Amino acid sequence: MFGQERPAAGEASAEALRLEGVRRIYGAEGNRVAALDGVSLSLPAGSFTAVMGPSGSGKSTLLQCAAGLDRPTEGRVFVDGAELTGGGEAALTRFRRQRVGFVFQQFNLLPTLNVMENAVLPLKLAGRRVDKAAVRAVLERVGLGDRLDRLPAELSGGQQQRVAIARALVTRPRVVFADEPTGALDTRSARAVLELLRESVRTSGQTVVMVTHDPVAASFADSVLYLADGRIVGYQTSPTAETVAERMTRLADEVERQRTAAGV
Ligand SMILES: Nc1ncnc2c1ncn2[C@@H]1O[C@H](COP(=O)(O)OP(=O)(O)OP(=O)(O)O)[C@@H](O)[C@H]1O
Repeated sequence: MFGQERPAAGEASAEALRLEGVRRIYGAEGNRVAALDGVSLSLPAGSFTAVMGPSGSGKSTLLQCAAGLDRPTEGRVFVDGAELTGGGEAALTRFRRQRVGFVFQQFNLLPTLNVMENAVLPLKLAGRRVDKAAVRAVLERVGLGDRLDRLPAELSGGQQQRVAIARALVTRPRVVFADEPTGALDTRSARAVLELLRESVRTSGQTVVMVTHDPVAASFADSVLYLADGRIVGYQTSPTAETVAERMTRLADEVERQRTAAGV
């Protein structure tokens, strides 16, 4: 199953993301939860991967640890060959600013900054030169070239999420991590956002890792990683909404059966 289908390190194209034995334990002694319980994976550059699993299976924790927003209790994370785990806070912040981009469910735009100002923010925070023409080109690509001076509150949810994607892309990160990027959007806006992510993979060789609950959203990815109880339990290439939905139903049934058998 997973072992055979999973892309091997160094195969075909360069490796964008590698996790080695990542564990993340939450809670104090006597009340510990293994949100991630030994996750190892390797994703090639230019891939679009969806992460799915039942509620509480560790999807967000996986994304947070892989993106350097949270620290694994054990294990190592590499982005584009450079180790993310191990350094201090300052090194981690620098690493995030240089190598990764984020897109969140709730957009997380700054309300007092306009579209252009929001999009250039990561460059400014990283102390990098702001090439306004290049940023404008990215905003045009996401269909917002005529709204550069609008505030987030003057935009629809779908437009705000497209600003957030532009903001994630302007630093040309090695990997963009998206946590439920379509969770707050209507079907049509969701489709536009997913097409945008897919296009950034196809045309710019961007690597995208996206957590989602939605089989339709997952079908836009090249492959799907399935998590259950903090472990990778499956990997699927060329997903369709139907095959993902079917696999999720089977997974939920299996998890339920195992929990019942374990008396949890
Ligand atoms: N800060 C925290 N403190 C304690 N436990 C946590 C914390 N964050 C997550 N957990 C626990 O870790 C496990 C995995 O959580 P996580 O949010 O990664 O799952 P998820 O698959 O993203 O869930 P959902 O689909 O509901 O968003 C859950 O049991 C959760 O209760």
